[in-house]
Parts: sequence; structure tokens; C-alpha cells
Amino acid sequence: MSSERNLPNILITGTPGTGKSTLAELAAQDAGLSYINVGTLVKERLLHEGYDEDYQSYILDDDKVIDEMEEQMSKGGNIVDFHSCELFPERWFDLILVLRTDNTILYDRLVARNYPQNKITENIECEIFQVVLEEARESYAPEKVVELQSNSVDDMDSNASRIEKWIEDWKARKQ
Ligand SMILES: Nc1ncnc2c1ncn2[C@@H]1O[C@H](COP(=O)(O)OP(=O)(O)O)[C@@H](O)[C@H]1O
Repeated sequence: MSSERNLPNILITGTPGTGKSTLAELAAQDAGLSYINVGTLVKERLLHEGYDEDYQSYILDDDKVIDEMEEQMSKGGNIVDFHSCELFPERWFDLILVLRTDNTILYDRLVARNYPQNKITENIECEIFQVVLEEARESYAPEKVVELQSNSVDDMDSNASRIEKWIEDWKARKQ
């Protein structure tokens, strides 16, 4: 399906706090692509079935999310940011990047966000057991899934450069 698009779609996923939003915004800006923060979209367009007070997060309505995004995704040129990846159609993405962060660094980032303890524990366990990476490998072709370290600002810069280069290569292959 990617042949129908003139620009690629990239998914940046990973445990909350690994740096998805920071990297996705930077990469979208560098490449002139659109940035889609699915969490924000869910909140603003009411694409959920309510709020889980214990985990302080919205319960997604997957069908509404897909319907809302379908048209823009079919055009290409999107960098999508979300902490889960199995709900999206496989055909949407040309590259799936899974950000990884060392536990102690991730812990400090989540504490700085004032997350409740149960949500911090859940997310640290999610990172230890590489839940999102496994989910990505099960949901997408293995050659499209790339794991990226996201511990430092240097990591972020090199990840942004890698994405920029990958987009250029994708466009060159299209011509
Ligand atoms: N590679 C990185 N190195 C250092 N700090 C980072 C890095 N990526 C993100 N951060 C910081 O970590 C926090 C969480 O980043 P954010 O992009 O909001 O994560 P996510 O979108 O995955 O929840 C922010 O304060 C951000 O500035």
C-alpha cells in the first residue's frame, strides 16, 4: 500500500517517558512532515470510552481512532506518536521505531511527571519486559521495526538524523 503514497508514514512508539513526543516533533519539523500525537487526538476528539482514574489515562475506542486518522494516513507524510502500536493497520506504516530507555533514567522521568506510583511501576515493568518492542514485532514485518536507544540528548540528536536520512532514502527510492 505504501506505493500509493508519495511520502512515508513513521510510527514512533515505546513506553511512556522514553521520549516519543520529543523525537517525533523534532523529526517532523526537520522533515516537514505532520506530527500526530495520538494521546492528544484521543483527548481532544473524544475517541475514548472514559477515563481510568487509577492509571490516570483514557480508555481508547480503537475503531474511532482508526476512523479519525484513516484519511490523513492514506495520504502519507505523518510521524505518529503513541505508546502502543497493535491497534493501527499494518499498511499505514513504512517504519516503526521503538524507543528504549534504561530503567533508572526512565524512573526519574516518570517521577518528574508526577505519575502515581502504580503507573510508574507499570511503566517500568513494561520497559523491563520490552512489552512495546514485542508488540511491534508481532504486529509489523520485522524489517520495518527498529529499536532505538533514547537515554540522552546525544541519542535524540542521532535518532533525529537517522530518521531524516531514512526519509530522504525512502523518497529517493520512490523516484
Ligand atoms: N533522548 C532523551 N534524552 C534525555 N531526555 C529526554 C530524551 N527524550 C526525552 N527526554 C525527556 O524525557 C521526558 C519525557 O519525554 P517525552 O518526549 O514526553 O516522552 P514520551 O512522549 O515517550 O512520553 C521529557 O522531559 C523530555 O524532555
